[in-house]
Amino acid sequence: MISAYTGTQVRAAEEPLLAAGLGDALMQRAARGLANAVVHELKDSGTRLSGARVVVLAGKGNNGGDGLYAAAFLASRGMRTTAVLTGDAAHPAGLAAFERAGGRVHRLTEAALPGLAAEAAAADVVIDAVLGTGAKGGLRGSAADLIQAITDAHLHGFVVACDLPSGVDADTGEAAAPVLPADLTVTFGGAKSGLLADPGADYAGRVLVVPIGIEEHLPEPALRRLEGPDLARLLPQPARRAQKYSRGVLGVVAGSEDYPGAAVLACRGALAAGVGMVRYLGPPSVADLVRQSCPEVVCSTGTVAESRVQAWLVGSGMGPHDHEQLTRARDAIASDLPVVADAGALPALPAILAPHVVLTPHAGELASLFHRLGRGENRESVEAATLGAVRHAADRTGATVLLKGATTLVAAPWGATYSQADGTPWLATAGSGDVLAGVIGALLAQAGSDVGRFRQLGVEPDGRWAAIAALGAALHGQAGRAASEAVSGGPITAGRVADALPETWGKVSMLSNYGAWKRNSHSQPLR
Ligand SMILES: NC(=O)C1=CN([C@@H]2O[C@H](COP(=O)(O)OP(=O)(O)OC[C@H]3O[C@@H](n4cnc5c(N)ncnc54)[C@H](O)[C@@H]3O)[C@@H](O)[C@H]2O)[C@@H](O)CC1
Ligand SMILES: Nc1ncnc2c1ncn2[C@@H]1O[C@H](COP(=O)(O)OP(=O)(O)O)[C@@H](O)[C@H]1O
Ligand SMILES: [K+]
Repeated sequence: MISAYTGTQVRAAEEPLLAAGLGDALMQRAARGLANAVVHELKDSGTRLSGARVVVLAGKGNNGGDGLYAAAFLASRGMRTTAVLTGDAAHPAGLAAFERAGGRVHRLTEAALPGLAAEAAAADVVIDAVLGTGAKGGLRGSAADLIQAITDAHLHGFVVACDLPSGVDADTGEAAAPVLPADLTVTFGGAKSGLLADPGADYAGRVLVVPIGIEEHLPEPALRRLEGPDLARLLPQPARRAQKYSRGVLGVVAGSEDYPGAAVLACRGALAAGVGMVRYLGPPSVADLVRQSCPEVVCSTGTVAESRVQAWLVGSGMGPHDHEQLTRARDAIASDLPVVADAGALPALPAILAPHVVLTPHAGELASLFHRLGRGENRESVEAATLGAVRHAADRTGATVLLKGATTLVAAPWGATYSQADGTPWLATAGSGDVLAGVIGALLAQAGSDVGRFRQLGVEPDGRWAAIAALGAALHGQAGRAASEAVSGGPITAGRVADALPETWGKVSMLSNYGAWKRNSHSQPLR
């Protein structure tokens, strides 16, 4: 598992070491890790180290200090290094080390700005060390102008962000323009939660965690990401004497005359995600289509109360006028069984929900949900602050909330938050969300009652719904990637994602013997 922390948590973990006079040692470790990462990137890109052009943009705080020390290491290895000091001061010891190593220093002025931006654009590496965890708001003044000019330019080399891209909020991932998009972010002591939530994740590029010796002082993470071995341990496996009912039955209330395909795709997602049986409830015409596409599904036009299942999936492909289906959806949500509530069910939710109800909105649907709760939001405002939005939605409704996107976030009410980024942009295709709902429904039906398995992994009973939803997002994302790889990275349809699920499941479950459940992982690229 990858654990991520707020800037405040990391700074608190640094405190005991700073108090012991180890501040400079921490900075040296951070800077060394940053310099090593730059060297690796240069080697990977086939650039000769000697004479490589490095421009470090250094702010006046410790983030700038890290950048200057790192640039000093690089200068001592024969690289041509330039520091652009963006503030009215610079970290004194870092600047002195940089100058001793032979680096050139420029102070940022209005007059020098175009020339310095051009020099950065022509460099082999630009290190963004303007702002780190001590930032208050975004870049301002000439530093903002410089970053904007570099962002607008055609860059010759690559960008490495020091700790986090300047202008990205370390805690939330919110970004105050301008932000220079990084190819790699080298972050110190622990991943910052803002690097694992969009839009911050988008600006961060790949993320590398460099341990600096504060790790034992870190608290419970603010954000978690399940990795291969974690997924393998969470995947339900059928017992030797399992029968279809003990494996879990999922009831599906989805599809409508207008969107019958959603019912099919949800059923296909569920069937491919290991459920014992799927019972479909819906209009006869949709049931006919489901039967034809998935003969394994047991279809009926009955009620929720008449159906014996272990979990429900409600809402995919349902509109506001599908009264019979909406009644079923409401009954399922009131049933005390685990439920995944998607799309058309989201406007029909009761005011108070429980953690075993998993909502799966995309940003637009979450904005509409906020509207109904009296909070003015739109798709753009949710997309600009995904972590805050998903946390607020879970705490306010009492449900587990999964916010779909390039990075999918899952929040347990008043509990853990997960960030999964396993997919491919090709997953942004019609019906992909219906398959995801099917996968999560299938996992709820199979794993919902397995409290012990989750406890073993340190997940409390009420938090297991979020872990299941994160597992579903990861499987769905990886299946999407596998489906695209099967066509040499080409486009996929939602049906292909469902088809890729069983093999993805098999490959993931093979990882269960690999490695131990790790509370923290360090020095590890996050993607
Ligand atoms: N505390 C430590 O010992 C360590 C800190 N480290 C580095 O230190 C960073 C945090 O350093 P700081 O606390 O000095 O903070 P930063 O370097 O992030 O920035 C603080 C400085 O920038 C100014 N500032 C804040 N917001 C601004 C804005 N919007 N526009 C312009 N200027 C702004 C502040 O007045 C202050 O001078 C981390 O991100 C990390 O890179 C690492 O070296 C590891 C050890
Ligand atoms: N850019 C992206 N990169 C990776 N995954 C994405 C991206 N955009 C969307 N997805 C994923 O694709 C799915 C789309 O679901 P949704 O928006 O409900 O589509 P639909 O309503 O058409 O089924 C979600 O799982 C989402 O996380
Ligand atoms: K930075």
